[in-house]
Amino acid sequence: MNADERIIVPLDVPDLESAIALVDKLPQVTFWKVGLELFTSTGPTILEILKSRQKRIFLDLKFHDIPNTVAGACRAAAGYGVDLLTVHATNGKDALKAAMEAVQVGAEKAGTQPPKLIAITLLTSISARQLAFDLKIPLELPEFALQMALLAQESGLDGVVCSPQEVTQLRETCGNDFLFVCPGVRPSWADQGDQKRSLTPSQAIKAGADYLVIGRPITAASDPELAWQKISEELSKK
Ligand SMILES: O=c1ccn([C@@H]2O[C@H](COP(=O)(O)O)[C@@H](O)[C@H]2O)c(=O)[nH]1
Repeated sequence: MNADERIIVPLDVPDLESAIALVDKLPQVTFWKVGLELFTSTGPTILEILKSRQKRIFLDLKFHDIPNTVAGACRAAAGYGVDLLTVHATNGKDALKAAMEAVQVGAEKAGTQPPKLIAITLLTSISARQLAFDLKIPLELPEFALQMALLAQESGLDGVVCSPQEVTQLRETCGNDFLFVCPGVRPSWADQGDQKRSLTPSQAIKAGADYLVIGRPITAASDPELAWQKISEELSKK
């Protein structure tokens, strides 16, 4: 896989028209992420459009509910033939196992390949301070992220979404057959926005990420093509 194919760009836009405009503007992007905003607005139509253009799709709906409900949602989502699908690790083991079974069933019923099912360890917008003081989690942040990754792995999932700041330790423990997808990636010239635990694209790859999710530094740039090119050049320098 070349470096560009490791970049997933989120279509965090409000409607189909804006999504298509962004896809048209960045033909170099091979892997797009559809998240809560766009999927709630357009439903599966956007997935059909991306597939008709031979794009890979990360359906980032971050399901979080009781096992029966998470499994039902995963069964339905797997029928769309997407490449990656997310649930929260904090669903717990019963729901994660049910989700894993459900993606196989949903994909088989639809005659498609099951997506890789990956779990959110801890949102990259949460700082160590917020974890301790707002969420009252009595573990150090890297330890919490590690425990969530291990829970996902023990439940049979394919990988996790984690901050690039934690990926080295998580990979050391979970191994190379587990997928690591890292949002919260910020080139040195970009704003942090609401991301609290970030690294630059080249640092994130060196740390062990399989895929980088990079949104606003590209999509909100005055020249998205130039921003993509700068990131691509940064990644191609060894
Ligand atoms: O922990 C997480 C999980 C998912 N995301 C998603 O990734 C992108 C990041 O976009 P930026 O514009 O690069 O901040 C966004 O769609 C989030 O929903 C995340 O940031 N952190």
